[in-house]
Amino acid sequence: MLANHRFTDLPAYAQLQAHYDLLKDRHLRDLFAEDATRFDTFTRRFDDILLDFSKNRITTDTLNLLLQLAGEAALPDAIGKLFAGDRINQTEDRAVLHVALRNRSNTPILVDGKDVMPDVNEVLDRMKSFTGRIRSGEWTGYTGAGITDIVNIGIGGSDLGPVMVTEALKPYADDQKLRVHFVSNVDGVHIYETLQTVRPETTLFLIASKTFTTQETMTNAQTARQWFLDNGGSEADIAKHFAALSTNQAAVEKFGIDPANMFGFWDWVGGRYSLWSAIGLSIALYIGFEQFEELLAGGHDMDLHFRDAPLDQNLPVILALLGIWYNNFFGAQTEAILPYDQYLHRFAAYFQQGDMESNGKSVDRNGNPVDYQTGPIIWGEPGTNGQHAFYQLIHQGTKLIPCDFLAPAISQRPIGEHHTILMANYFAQTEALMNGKTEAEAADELRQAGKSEAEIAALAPFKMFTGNRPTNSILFKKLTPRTLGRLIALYEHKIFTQGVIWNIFSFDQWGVELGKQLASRILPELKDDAPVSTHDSSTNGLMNAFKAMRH
Ligand SMILES: O=P(O)(O)OC[C@H]1O[C@@H](O)[C@H](O)[C@@H](O)[C@@H]1O
Repeated sequence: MLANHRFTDLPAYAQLQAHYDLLKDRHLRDLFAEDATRFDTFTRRFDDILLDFSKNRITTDTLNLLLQLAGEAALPDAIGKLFAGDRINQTEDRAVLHVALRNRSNTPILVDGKDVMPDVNEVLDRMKSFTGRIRSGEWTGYTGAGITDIVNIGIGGSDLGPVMVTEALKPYADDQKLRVHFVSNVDGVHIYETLQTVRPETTLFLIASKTFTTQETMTNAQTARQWFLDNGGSEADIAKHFAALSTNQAAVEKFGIDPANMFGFWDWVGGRYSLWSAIGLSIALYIGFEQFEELLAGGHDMDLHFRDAPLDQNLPVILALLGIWYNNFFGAQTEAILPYDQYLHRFAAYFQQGDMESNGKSVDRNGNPVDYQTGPIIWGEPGTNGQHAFYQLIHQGTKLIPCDFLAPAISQRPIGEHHTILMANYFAQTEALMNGKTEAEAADELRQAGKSEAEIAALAPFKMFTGNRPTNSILFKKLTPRTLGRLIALYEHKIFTQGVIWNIFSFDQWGVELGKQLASRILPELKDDAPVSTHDSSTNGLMNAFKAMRH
């Protein structure tokens, strides 16, 4: 069990509030002018990853107080319990052990006295041999042809991680012909469009669902199965074309999937932390098992760093504390994740689930409503696309939006000057957000452009930038599987750290249940044309309008 505290009663909380009052009007421009060593003071490195957090509205006092906050919230103890396999997911009475899935040092990790590593390794071995057989063409479909297309059917944590990683690591799939597809939405359009592009005899469906009961996934899986049977496959061929990634063997068998084609995991793997488990099979198939192991190794590198590095050197802890600084003291509502790497185009989407499903909670670990802010709204798109879309608001809007800027030093696809141009934008944006442009500077520019004083007076207010907008720069050498593993685990542990300090449970997700319950109540009511009157007037009215419109 995690220690319990009231976030706002921690002594450092009050100290941070007082400190905020002193610091809130200070401009980053001045903080930089006063201290030539600011970059060195507020930069940390972990192997090939550099975190520059100097463009944050902090001083060393701020950092020290935030670190004190982490200590008072018993963060080191919580980290110890995470790695020790304690049942820290209390409301589901489960351990939280995604770190075991990538525990490449293979040291025993005990749950209820039993080492989980032999089971983890056994599934990894099976994934390895399966991956080898599919990729080499040894595994054939019902006509004897090899597999050319993998269709992963899953949603939420059984989709977003594999989608994000296979997109991010596309260059590592250059050497083979396997294509991957992802079907998640219950909207029939999604499976329809995917099935248009594949052939039953060369397609392998991975039914990815921790519970194997998720309505969207089961519906899509049934449709895929029927399509397979309608287009040349037989019941006996299903074993060659369907595999399951799940914790629920009974449901897998009931669906008709051969248990030999089931890759298991355990209740201590949260859905949004499951890409490291059998849920990652599509990743392994796409980039090869060795590269998948590199991804795991990267996650493990970051785990060891998180577990062992002092808090003031600890990248996930620093990111978490900065997030708390803006969320709880500056009143920032959101955080943007802005990768300057097109291959990371689903990274922010991935952490929308990772962060918002973990820390979108309003009851603390005592079961009491919180009277402070918890998880931020996470969003983002790759640079430079975002620059031409929503950065206007980040630069000149009324909201404070702390941003993480991520970029590789080396592009996976070095073509002409593209990467240098991209990086020029990367550096320019954080500089602009930090410095801004004073009204006098804006006026000078207008003067140089030949504007009259009257025109300058009219235009300068619109052309000035307040600046003082905080950013983190996360610069890494190259987006390899290992580095990606490190980056994902970096954010995972950031989320964990924040949950500990806010005294909330980060590993359950009860908030997704009510909608599911109501949808299953509504579903039978939509099957006929009888007027609906069992809900509120809006819901009744909408359902009845829908029934009328569908004719
Ligand atoms: O893998 P499953 O059991 O099909 O679940 C998929 C998703 O289902 C959602 O309901 C949960 O909120 C997610 O956390 C989960 O990842």
